[in-house]
Amino acid sequence: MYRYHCLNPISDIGMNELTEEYVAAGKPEEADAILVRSASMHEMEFSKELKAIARAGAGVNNIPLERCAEEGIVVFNTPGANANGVKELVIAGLLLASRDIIGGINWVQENEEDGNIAKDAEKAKKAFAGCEIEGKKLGVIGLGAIGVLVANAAANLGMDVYGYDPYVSVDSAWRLSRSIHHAKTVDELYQECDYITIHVPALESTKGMIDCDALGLMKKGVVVLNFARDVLVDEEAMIDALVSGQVKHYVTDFPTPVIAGVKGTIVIPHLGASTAESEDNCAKMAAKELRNYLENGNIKNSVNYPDSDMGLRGDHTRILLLHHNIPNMLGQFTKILAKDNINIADLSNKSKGGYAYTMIDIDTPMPDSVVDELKAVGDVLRVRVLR
Ligand SMILES: NC(=O)C1=CN([C@@H]2O[C@H](COP(=O)(O)OP(=O)(O)OC[C@H]3O[C@@H](n4cnc5c(N)ncnc54)[C@H](O)[C@@H]3O)[C@@H](O)[C@H]2O)C=CC1
Ligand SMILES: O=C(O)C(=O)COP(=O)(O)O
Repeated sequence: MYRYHCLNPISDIGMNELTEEYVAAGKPEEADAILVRSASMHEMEFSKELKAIARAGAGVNNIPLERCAEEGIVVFNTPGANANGVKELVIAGLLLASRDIIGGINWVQENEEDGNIAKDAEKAKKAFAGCEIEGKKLGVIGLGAIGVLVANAAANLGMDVYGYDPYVSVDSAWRLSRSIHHAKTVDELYQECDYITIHVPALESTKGMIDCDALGLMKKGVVVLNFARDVLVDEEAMIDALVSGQVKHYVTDFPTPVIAGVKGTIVIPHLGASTAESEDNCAKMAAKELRNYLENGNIKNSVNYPDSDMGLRGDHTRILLLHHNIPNMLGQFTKILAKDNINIADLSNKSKGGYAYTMIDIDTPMPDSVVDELKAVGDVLRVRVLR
């Protein structure tokens, strides 16, 4: 029996992936696994019961990844599962910034009692005229799951698209339309483009990347779109750029007290992934990741531990060791098992940064004292045994 706790509402389609083996825990402290969307977990203390956290979504800046790794808690996300939802809202953002659709709709609402509204609209509409996006240059910073979809969709709408991502994955590179220009530096993209959209994670290295200098390099009257995270943009610098006309519109999915209501902004209440399809996709993927880890020890799509897959556990006892990535850990584990004449049927040892994960299938019985010995090895962060 496993216990889970949801910190945000998670789609039923995903929850239905959890079998009768799973029960809801009233409190996070009682759970083996936590499902979360954007709730911040930085202030939370984690209980010894907690084995895994699944972020039903992409961004994991709401989770203390390093602390979780140190406590032997595997954190998952759901790469690409909500990318189409975000892509479609970015396209809407491009259009909202180009045509005064919002101003026009507001005018109609303000004049809804006007018996002559049809005629008056024909006179009023010149105030809401805009431009088309076809033929304009779009810069896409970050060519991951979302950036690639945005770049390809914009190219299909006739935009001239520039992409920048110094760490682009082979998979993303294959999916990117051949018509996308490769910007070798981000400055080149800033200088060329009429619209700039960012799709990078919030990391120490990306925080504040759209600052006064970046804005200064952009074309006058540029439109900046941010559907990634508020902290990527220096909001005070953005306000100055909006006031001076350097930036025509700032379209963002992240309301903050600083930016909400500023003239020239189009602020959306974090709706990028709020579609039935994205919510279902994310929840389903998150639940499957948790089940595979809790029941088989397999890790797929973790952001703080390496991926590792030894298939279904079957009849074997499976020992799972989460530990620091340092020399001679495997040697110590196998020595402990050999001492008790325990036969290893299969073994996997994978690492990611400072952390490593060892899975061992054994086909001889194992006394509890061996588990205690494994736990006592220095730099072992957690031991789980599935039998
Ligand atoms: N508005 C919303 O509701 C949503 C927002 N997001 C945000 O969008 C971000 C991106 O999502 P995905 O595309 O799914 O992630 P992803 O991990 O597939 O792609 C991120 C890309 O950014 C690139 N990158 C990292 N640092 C960079 C840098 N300094 N310059 C250029 N490229 C850089 C990486 O190489 C990677 O290709 C998430 O981390 C999250 O913060 C994601 C989903 C929904
Ligand atoms: O997946 C992401 O990174 C998002 O920003 C979506 O957040 P949400 O699940 O809608 O709270």
